[in-house]
Amino acid sequence: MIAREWRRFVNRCVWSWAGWRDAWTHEPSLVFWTVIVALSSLAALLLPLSATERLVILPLGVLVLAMELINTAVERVVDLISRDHHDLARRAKDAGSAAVALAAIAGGVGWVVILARLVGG
Ligand SMILES: Nc1ncnc2c1ncn2[C@@H]1O[C@H](COP(=O)(O)OP(=O)(O)OP(=O)(O)O)[C@@H](O)[C@H]1O
Repeated sequence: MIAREWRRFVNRCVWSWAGWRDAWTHEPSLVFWTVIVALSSLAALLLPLSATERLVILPLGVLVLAMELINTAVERVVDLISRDHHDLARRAKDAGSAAVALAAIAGGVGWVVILARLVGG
């Protein structure tokens, strides 16, 4: 029982890593967001932020990357079903794109509020 669950857990780790590597190789937008999130995380660690502020910025960065991976999954499933131009395909892909945008906006708003506090003293 424990051995089987452990094997499943290890498999999930292997498949997740494969998924990340594949998306990294084929999705320039994932590379773009990873660079942005790395810079944002570095700034959050270097600037004099409170623990709460870091607890907002750091997970929001991870959320952006998670949304980008889900968006990639949606795009691939849509392309697998058909590469024909279709209104539903457009709406599915646009919804995935909007999910990434919303997470990024949440991170941006977090930074605006924190920077306003830093500049305001
Ligand atoms: N089969 C389709 N039918 C209709 N519109 C489509 C179709 N495929 C893509 N689109 C439109 O083109 C946009 C970009 O789709 P594409 O698959 O090229 O994503 P992408 O450029 O890889 O996006 P991202 O940068 O978010 O990864 C979609 O959001 C959608 O509006």
